[in-house]
Amino acid sequence: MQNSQYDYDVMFIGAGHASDGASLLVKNGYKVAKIEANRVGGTCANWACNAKVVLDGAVELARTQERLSKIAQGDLKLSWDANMEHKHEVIRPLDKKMEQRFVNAGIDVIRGWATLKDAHTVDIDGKQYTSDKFVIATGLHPNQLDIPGTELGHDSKDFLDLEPLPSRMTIIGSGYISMEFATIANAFGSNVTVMMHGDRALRKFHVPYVDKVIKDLERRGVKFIPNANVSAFSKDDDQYYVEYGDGQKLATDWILDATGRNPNLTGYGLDELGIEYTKHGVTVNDKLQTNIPNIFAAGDVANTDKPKLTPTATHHSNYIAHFIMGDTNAAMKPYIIPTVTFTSPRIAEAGVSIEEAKAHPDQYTLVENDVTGAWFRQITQDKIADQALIFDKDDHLVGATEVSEEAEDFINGLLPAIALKLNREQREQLAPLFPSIMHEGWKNLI
Ligand SMILES: Cc1cc2nc3c(=O)[nH]c(=O)nc-3n(C[C@H](O)[C@H](O)[C@H](O)COP(=O)(O)OP(=O)(O)OC[C@H]3O[C@@H](n4cnc5c(N)ncnc54)[C@H](O)[C@@H]3O)c2cc1C
Ligand SMILES: NC(=O)c1ccc[n+]([C@@H]2O[C@H](COP(=O)([O-])OP(=O)(O)OC[C@H]3O[C@@H](n4cnc5c(N)ncnc54)[C@H](O)[C@@H]3O)[C@@H](O)[C@H]2O)c1
Repeated sequence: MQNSQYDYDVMFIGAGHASDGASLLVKNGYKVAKIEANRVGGTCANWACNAKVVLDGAVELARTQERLSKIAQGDLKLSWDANMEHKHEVIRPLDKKMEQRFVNAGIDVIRGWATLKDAHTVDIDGKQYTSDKFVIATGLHPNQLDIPGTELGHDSKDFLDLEPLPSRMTIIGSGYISMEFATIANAFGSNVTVMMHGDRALRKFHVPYVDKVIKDLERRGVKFIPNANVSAFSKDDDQYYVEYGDGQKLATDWILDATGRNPNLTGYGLDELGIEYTKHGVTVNDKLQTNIPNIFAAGDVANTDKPKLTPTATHHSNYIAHFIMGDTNAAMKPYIIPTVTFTSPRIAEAGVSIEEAKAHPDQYTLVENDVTGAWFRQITQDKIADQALIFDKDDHLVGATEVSEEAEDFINGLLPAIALKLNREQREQLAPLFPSIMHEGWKNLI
């Protein structure tokens, strides 16, 4: 223990990825605890990323069979109930397994609701602990539309435990959650309608690529209603309705409110301690300190200019650990956060976007490739596979976007080149294993 004045050197409030830095700290002799009111591992492990990709596995299989239907013949029948059971089997043990892993590493896991009492004291369900430093890592909660009947809507957590799959599903919003869950529910046979706020889905991503994903979903029967202006949810016996537009009403069996997520800011002492925040999260400086310097904020709850994603949470947390250990006193260095939407096809990107590259032709060279004809994509018979590579004027790869079934693997493979700004000579030294999508893709960097 570095500072014997307190029970702990560092306590993380929340045991999601924004507490990942605990591992670095404990390895370096710090006394560390993670406080968790719900399941260890937080949202991503239990109710988001992991749970979703388990459900998506069968969708991937169905799509592959569809593309190779001449070879893999016959009807493939997807069972929602069996898939949900599989998801439970994979996800339910995570909480205990992760706790055990942390405890084995020397991290204390304290279950309960944390409330900060002062800059060095936290109350956990009536018991007080002191710590030299705290990291607020409390995450987000789902937005609930402020409309009559809003309580009839469900959130992403409900979807990931949903049994049986309703025959008609209406999803409000057209961001990440909406598009990923529409893909899954449609593949398992639900009749899905997406009510869009405006006329664009997946705003973060390149419009022509998003259009390809939407067109494909429409071909499979998903309906998109742009500028839906949803005004109420209502119920009549077992029948639900979404009221929208100019007095229109859509009958449905289940409503998913996927209109975003808001930071968890109340009920744990921020106001009482005067810790500053806005509706975007806890206010932090470029070292992720709040206005009380020994209290940091990390991950989704921190108000930074990075997307609220798992790689951001891990990055924040590890930086805070290095800062606390004295490895750096400098502000966080610029860092790249890759992102992917688990639709089918996926869209993944990292670094400079296609839009930024097009807006600044003096700074960037944009190389766009339709890779459906590329040798490796012939194996899986990808019908949609476009990629864009963005180079700066010194020939560093600074950004990449791909729409394809393998987009996340391709962008992950390029990440070292982008994040470490490898020059051409360094890129030439790397020959990815063969045959693989990266071996083929890497050729475009040389
Ligand atoms: C449906 C869905 C799918 C997603 N898919 C992806 C994806 O594919 N890829 C990706 O990168 N990101 C994805 N995300 C986002 C990702 O889940 C988050 O960015 C990530 O979980 C943030 O981690 P965090 O530690 O900041 O917060 P969280 O994981 O939310 O952890 C916060 C923890 O704090 C606990 N807590 C809160 N208040 C207290 C308190 N007072 N005392 C004790 N404990 C408390 C909570 O119980 C929670 O466990 C997804 C999100 C959702 C909702
Ligand atoms: N693959 C991934 O990485 C992944 C997947 C799911 C979720 N997430 C994370 O979770 C967060 C939340 O996901 P999300 O899909 O809820 O948020 P989002 O911000 O991606 O999308 C919200 C959607 O709701 C719409 N909307 C907002 N206000 C509305 C209103 N009043 N009426 C109707 N529509 C409205 C928006 O236009 C948008 O289409 C994401 O921002 C992301 O950080 C990431």
